[in-house]
Amino acid sequence: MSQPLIEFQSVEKRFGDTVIFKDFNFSVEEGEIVSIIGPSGSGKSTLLRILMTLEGIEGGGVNVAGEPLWHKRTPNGLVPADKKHLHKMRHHLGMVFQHFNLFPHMSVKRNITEAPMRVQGKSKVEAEAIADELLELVGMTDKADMYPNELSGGQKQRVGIARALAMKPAILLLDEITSALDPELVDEVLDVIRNLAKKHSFTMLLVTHEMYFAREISDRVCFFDQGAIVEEGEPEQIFTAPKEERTQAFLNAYMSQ
Ligand SMILES: Nc1ncnc2c1ncn2[C@@H]1O[C@H](COP(=O)(O)OP(=O)(O)OP(=O)(O)O)[C@@H](O)[C@H]1O
Repeated sequence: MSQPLIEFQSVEKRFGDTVIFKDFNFSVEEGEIVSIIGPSGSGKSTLLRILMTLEGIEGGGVNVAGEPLWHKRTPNGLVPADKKHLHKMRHHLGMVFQHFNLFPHMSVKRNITEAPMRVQGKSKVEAEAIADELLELVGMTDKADMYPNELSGGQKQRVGIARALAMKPAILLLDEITSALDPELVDEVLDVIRNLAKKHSFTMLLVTHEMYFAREISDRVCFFDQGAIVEEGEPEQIFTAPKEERTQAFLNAYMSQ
């Protein structure tokens, strides 16, 4: 069997005395689309933040693309990761944020070319060719020279997706990417993700409150409660199981939709 692209092995994560994850195991295979659903405070964002190395862990290990995230392999065995290793590992992952996090002083195109030029050392011509392709993919070609404050929320988020893809990540992490949008703008963003899933078979890990979207797009849905996966399976199995077999946490979240 192929190696998972992401693998959490017996992870422990605490904030002070508060335990978020204890003996937590989770994986995502290449080409898989996995949605994480769960109540507020259940640890969804923390999971993504650990992957982006924005949060450390207190125990266990995380592998990304077959390599330990927090350690580095040396001839003498595993040693704690240094900055260079973390930097390299981070580039396997592209993150799209709830609040877009675009650079306000840069044009749409420059937002997309910045990291490939600065981090990957691509030439302006190369980076702009990538940006042109991605702007077309997200339907923003005609807005290339505009600035973020001239865009709607949906357009900003489409640029956010293009920017994450510009570094050619192995997996896209999506953290409630439609939560800050007016309802009428949600679909244009979800359409971009649908397209990436269907036409490009992209590996994605989504934290979402959009139950109908998770059901439509995912290969697997994981329902989180208090730092643990309490229900997991193919969407049809997860969303159609009889009420008597559901956890209370799932019912609370699902019924509130
Ligand atoms: N930096 C921090 N310091 C202390 N506690 C934190 C920190 N970040 C998160 N937590 C706590 O960890 C728990 C999990 O938070 P997390 O943001 O992962 O939840 P979530 O499932 O993403 O919630 P939401 O749906 O509201 O975004 C919460 O109880 C939160 O208060």
